[in-house]
Amino acid sequence: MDQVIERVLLTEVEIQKKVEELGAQISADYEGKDLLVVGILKGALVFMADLIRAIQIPVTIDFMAVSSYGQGATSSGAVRILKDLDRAVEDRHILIVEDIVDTGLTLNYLLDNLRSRGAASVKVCTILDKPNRRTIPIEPDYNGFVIPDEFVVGYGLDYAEKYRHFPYVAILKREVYER
Ligand SMILES: O=P(O)(O)OC[C@H]1O[C@H](OP(=O)(O)OP(=O)(O)O)[C@H](O)[C@@H]1O
Ligand code: HPA
Ligand SMILES: [Mg+2]
Repeated sequence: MDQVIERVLLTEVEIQKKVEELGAQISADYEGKDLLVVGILKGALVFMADLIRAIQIPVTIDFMAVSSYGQGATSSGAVRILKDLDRAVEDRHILIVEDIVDTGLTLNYLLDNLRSRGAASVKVCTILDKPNRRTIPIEPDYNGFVIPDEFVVGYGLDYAEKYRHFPYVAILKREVYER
């Protein structure tokens, strides 16, 4: 076990089972529709790669990179676009893919931003949801796991850009981010 980990919250096997379920649900809901899956970098990278392979209908993909957390464990509040979509999204059905919805600031910004571009619909799929931390009342349309108010890493999630590669989701030891 890695020295920085307090405990594993979700194992690789638990996550993969959930991803299959989400993929099946999304495939059924978007059958016959022109689906554009938009991954939010960098955190969604790992989940996005797994999720699109669990979706059984044709999809196209694109990415945005936004940042509100910078180097730390708390959000600065201001969301910045670091990388925008490659193409226009008018009349497309967009599914935003996130690793986590925490305060809701990032998602609120993304929903406003993408809806203003004339998409046919904009929904959200996240693998993790921390509802206790919400400052903006916003709910994902598809959610993998509701988790407690602990700072987690792995499966794409970082602390100061580290630990994204862990195949599980784990609670970071407090001493790692409070020292
Ligand atoms: O609900 P919120 O409080 O807005 O937090 C959730 C967002 O914060 C993280 O991104 P971050 O800005 O850390 O960028 P990263 O994906 O590159 O780690 C995470 O990937 C979500 O996008
Ligand atoms: O718990 C978290 N871990 C990593 N990044 C995050 N961004 C929002 N919440 C978290
Ligand atoms: Mg981050």
